[in-house]
Amino acid sequence: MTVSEDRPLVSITTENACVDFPIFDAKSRSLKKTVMGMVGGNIASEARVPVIEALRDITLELGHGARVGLVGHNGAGKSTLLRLLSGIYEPTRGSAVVRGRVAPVFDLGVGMDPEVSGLENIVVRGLFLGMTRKQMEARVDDIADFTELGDFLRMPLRTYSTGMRVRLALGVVTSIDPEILLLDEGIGAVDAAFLEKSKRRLSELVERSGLLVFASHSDEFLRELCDTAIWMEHGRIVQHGDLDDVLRSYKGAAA
Ligand SMILES: Nc1ncnc2c1ncn2[C@@H]1O[C@H](COP(=O)(O)OP(=O)(O)OP(=O)(O)O)[C@@H](O)[C@H]1O
Repeated sequence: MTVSEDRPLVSITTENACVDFPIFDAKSRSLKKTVMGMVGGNIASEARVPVIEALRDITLELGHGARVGLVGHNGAGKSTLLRLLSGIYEPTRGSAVVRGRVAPVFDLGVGMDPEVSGLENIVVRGLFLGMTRKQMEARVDDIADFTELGDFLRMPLRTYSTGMRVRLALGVVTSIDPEILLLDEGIGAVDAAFLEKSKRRLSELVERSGLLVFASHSDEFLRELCDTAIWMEHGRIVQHGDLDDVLRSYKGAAA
């Protein structure tokens, strides 16, 4: 099978993309519904609500082979940017165009069914990440080995500990072939030895993927997976360039 020759080009292009979160409390939301119902859909322009400006004027051009880390303090907008790039959020203003099959890996547990077995969840989670059933069935044995969960793989997921779930999810996530890999940190609840084993698989996953954007607070992880970085603060891009340069400025600013 020749995948590489007809592999579509992957790219991410955003232009002055903004994402706002209007904050409704329960009362104003129900009030708005009432107003909308009465006037036929338009929200009265004087209906003012506080807005969190999570992303401001994000202009980006990333192509095949980009390995970009996202750094910035809590609340800087990293996760929101990943969600914008995955299509979960639409820009409130500006534009975001993403070409390529996106595998969003934000929450390792998403896309798992607690009532079915670990083995079945391997397939279910793979489908969720854009793989086909056939592709996942071919990978089940390898993933099962990696997790070291043994007979537990035949038990329903709800009987697993948090660490066991993370092992299963990591096994699936690191087995896929994404065109665009959007990775949010949070690969925490596993023991150190398993994390070490996962790092190798994660690096291999990144090698296979066409484009990576990875939000992380860990310099070590960023150095392992990325070569460039974007530093974000208050929803804006402060710096975009070589990973070491960006980390130096970011750390320098914090000092
Ligand atoms: N669903 C939401 N509703 C309202 N505000 C939100 C929502 N999601 C994020 N925000 C706000 O948007 C801003 C950016 O949040 P985001 O989660 O993108 O930051 P982050 O850089 O990923 O932070 P962290 O490093 O803590 O994960 C924050 O001010 C946050 O409070």
